[in-house]
Amino acid sequence: MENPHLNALDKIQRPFLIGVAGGTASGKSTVCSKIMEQLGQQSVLEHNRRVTIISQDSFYRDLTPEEHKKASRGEYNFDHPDAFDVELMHKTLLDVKAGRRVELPTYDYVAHKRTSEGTTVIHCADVVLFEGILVFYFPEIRDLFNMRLFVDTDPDTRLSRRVLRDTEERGRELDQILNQYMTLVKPAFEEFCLPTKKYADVIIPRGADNVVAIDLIVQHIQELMRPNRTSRRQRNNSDSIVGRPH
Ligand SMILES: Nc1ncnc2c1ncn2[C@@H]1O[C@H](COP(=O)(O)OP(=O)(O)O)[C@@H](O)[C@H]1O
Ligand SMILES: Nc1ccn([C@@H]2O[C@H](COP(=O)(O)O)[C@@H](O)[C@H]2O)c(=O)n1
Repeated sequence: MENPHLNALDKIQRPFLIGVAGGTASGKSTVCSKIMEQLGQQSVLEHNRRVTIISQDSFYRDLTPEEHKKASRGEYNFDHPDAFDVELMHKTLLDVKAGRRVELPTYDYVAHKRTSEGTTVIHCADVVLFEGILVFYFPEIRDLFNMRLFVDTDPDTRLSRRVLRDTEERGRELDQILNQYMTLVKPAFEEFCLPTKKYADVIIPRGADNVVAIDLIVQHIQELMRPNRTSRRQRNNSDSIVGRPH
């Protein structure tokens, strides 16, 4: 007898596009890496990957010389929607959804610009995770996702992680980090990012520490991505993560 749930699942589009939003240093990238790892994809070479991660930070737009001076002083608002090249982001995600290979600019947080050292090629995958502070802000982007996750981590925890990360990895001084956070990052989080939490299908408190939430999401992705030709018994016996040969 036909199983109506299976028929509905069989209609799931590939690639399955997952949006992952949340405040700065909430653990978006870490959550995405854990999802990829649990799907058995972390050690697979990029061109063979069936699960891939794209960062919204790749779509920061080029700055004018004046804006660049402000950025060097920690006074440019990288947390405002206007900081992003929305057109390029939208076109790239449409290409991803159409199963086309895309090239992503590489972003340099120290120089505040896309590097000239080339692009990262993303090949067609079964599951694509798109993470960033404002991935649910733009309606035309938000509407493309098959699943929406919001990583909800305590603001004090986020600030302390950001201080460590920005001093160690992004070449910033403490006073500049704190000034940028208080004057730009925090107000923009409250105005632009936090209100998009309502669009999430799943809210993940404590980010990557929340192993139960991550397990449930992974199980759900695996279930959605099962091939339509196997029986339930075969599916239970299968150890393939995504279950579809390329
Ligand atoms: N659960 C966690 N416990 C400890 N450190 C974490 C945890 N999640 C993330 N971090 C650290 O916090 C920083 C920001 O995490 P990241 O995943 O890059 O956040 P986001 O992508 O939201 O900016 C990184 O240095 C990361 O290693
Ligand atoms: N040149 C830049 C570009 C971005 N930022 C900050 O990065 C944050 C977004 O990245 P997360 O990994 O933290 O989500 C955002 O809050 C920007 O303020 C920057 O400082 N400099």
